[in-house]
Amino acid sequence: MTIVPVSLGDRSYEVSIEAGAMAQAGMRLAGYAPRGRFVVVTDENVAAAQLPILRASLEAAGLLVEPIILPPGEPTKSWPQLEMLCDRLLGLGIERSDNVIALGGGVIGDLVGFACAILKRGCGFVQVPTTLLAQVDSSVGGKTAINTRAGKNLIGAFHQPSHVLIDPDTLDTLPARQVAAGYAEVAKYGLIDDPAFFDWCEANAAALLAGDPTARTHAIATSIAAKARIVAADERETGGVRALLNLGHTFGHALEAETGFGERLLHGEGVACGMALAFRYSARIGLCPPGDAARVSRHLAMVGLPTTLAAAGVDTTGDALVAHMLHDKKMAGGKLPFLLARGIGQTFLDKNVDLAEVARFLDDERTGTIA
Ligand SMILES: NC(=O)c1ccc[n+]([C@@H]2O[C@H](COP(=O)([O-])OP(=O)(O)OC[C@H]3O[C@@H](n4cnc5c(N)ncnc54)[C@H](O)[C@@H]3O)[C@@H](O)[C@H]2O)c1
Ligand SMILES: O=C(O)C(=O)C[C@@H](O)[C@H](O)[C@H](O)COP(=O)(O)O
Ligand SMILES: [Zn+2]
Repeated sequence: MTIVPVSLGDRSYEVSIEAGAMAQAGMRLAGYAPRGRFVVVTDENVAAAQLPILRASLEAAGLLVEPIILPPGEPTKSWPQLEMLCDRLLGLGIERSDNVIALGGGVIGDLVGFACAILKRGCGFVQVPTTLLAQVDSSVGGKTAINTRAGKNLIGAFHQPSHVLIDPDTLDTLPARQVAAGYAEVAKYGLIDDPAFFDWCEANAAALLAGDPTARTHAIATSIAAKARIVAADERETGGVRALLNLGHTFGHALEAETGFGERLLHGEGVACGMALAFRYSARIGLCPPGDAARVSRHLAMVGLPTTLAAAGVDTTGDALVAHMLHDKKMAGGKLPFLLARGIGQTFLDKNVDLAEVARFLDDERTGTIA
C-alpha cells in the first residue's frame, strides 16, 4: 500500500492507494465510523459497478450501509440534488461525527463534500474515488462545490475529507472516454512544474490508458503527492500557489459552460483543450517556445483528447468565451489572473493578461488563422 500524507494541521489526513482496497474497505475505514455505521452516497453507474464490493466489505465489518444513489453526470452537481441529498442525510439522522462515504467520481465527491460542509455546519466524509480524475485530483484538497446557471463550481466550500481510499482496480469498469478525460489532470501535474513527469507521461500514457497496473499506481501516487504538496502550501488558494492547479481551467470552464456542462464536453476534456490553449496563447505572446506548445497539443491529441475549439465542439466568438471567464473565482479587482507557461513544467500565474487579446486569440483559433 502507498500512503500519501496531506499535511494541513488539525485537518491532516492520509490518502491510501492499493489495488484491491475496495474489498478491504470495511477493515480500513472502520475507525471513521464512530457510531458503527456508514451512509454511502454514489451514482447509478457506480452503484452497479462498484457498490456491491464496498457494501459486502462494510457489512462484513458490521458497518451498516445506507446507500443513497443519485443520477450520474455533471448535472448532479446542482441545487436540486444538493437539497435532496441534505434532506436524505438529515432524514437518516446524520451526526457531525459521522463520515459519509462519497463513492464515485468528481461529481459525487464535490457534491457530497459540499453537503457535508454545510450539514450541521460540518460533518465528516471519506472519499472513495472511482474515476481516474477523482483518484488523481478531485478526492484530495477539500474543494467542494455545485454548479449554477452562472457557471462552474460557483457555490462551494473548502472542506477536507477524513481519509481518501483509492483502489486503482476500480478503473477496470470505467469507460475509456472517462479514463482519457481523467488523464488530462494527470498530465497537468507535469505541465505545472514537473517536466520529468511529463516525459514519463509521454512514454507511459498508452500503458496507463490500457490499464497497466504499474503505470496506474505510479500516475496516481505521483499526482496525489504533487497535489498534496501544493494544497499544503496554500490550502485556500490565497497565496498564488494552489492556483497553479487551475492550469487550463479558465479556458476549460468557459468551454464547459458553452457546451452546457455535460456529456458534450467532459471536465477533463475541457481541461485538456484549455491547457493546449494556455500553451498556445503563451507561445503567441512570446512567453513559451512554440515547440513546447506543439508538444503539449500533440501529446494530449495522441490520447484522444480535444486540443482545439473545433475538437471541443465549440464554435463561438472569443468575446462570448471571455464573458464566461468573468465568473472565474480567480477574478480580483476586475482583473483575471491567468495560468500561463514559459515552457513545459514552467507554469505561472500572470496577473496582467489582456482579455481583449485573449478574445482575439480565441477568434483566430476558431477561424483557423492560427495553425
Ligand atoms: N474538487 C476538485 O478539486 C476537483 C478537481 C477536478 C475535477 N473536479 C470536478 O470533478 C467533476 C468530474 O469528475 P469525473 O470526471 O470523475 O466525472 P463523474 O463523477 O461524472 O464520473 C464520470 C462517469 O463515470 C461513471 N463512473 C465513475 N466511476 C466509475 C467506475 N469505476 N466504473 C464505471 N463507471 C464509473 C460515473 O457514473 C459518471 O458517469 C467535475 O465536476 C469537476 O469540476 C473537482
Ligand atoms: O484543487 C484545485 O485547486 C484545483 O484547481 C483542481 C482542479 O482540477 C478542479 O477542477 C477544481 O475544482 C477547479 O477549481 P475552481 O476553483 O476553478 O472551481
Ligand atoms: Zn479540474
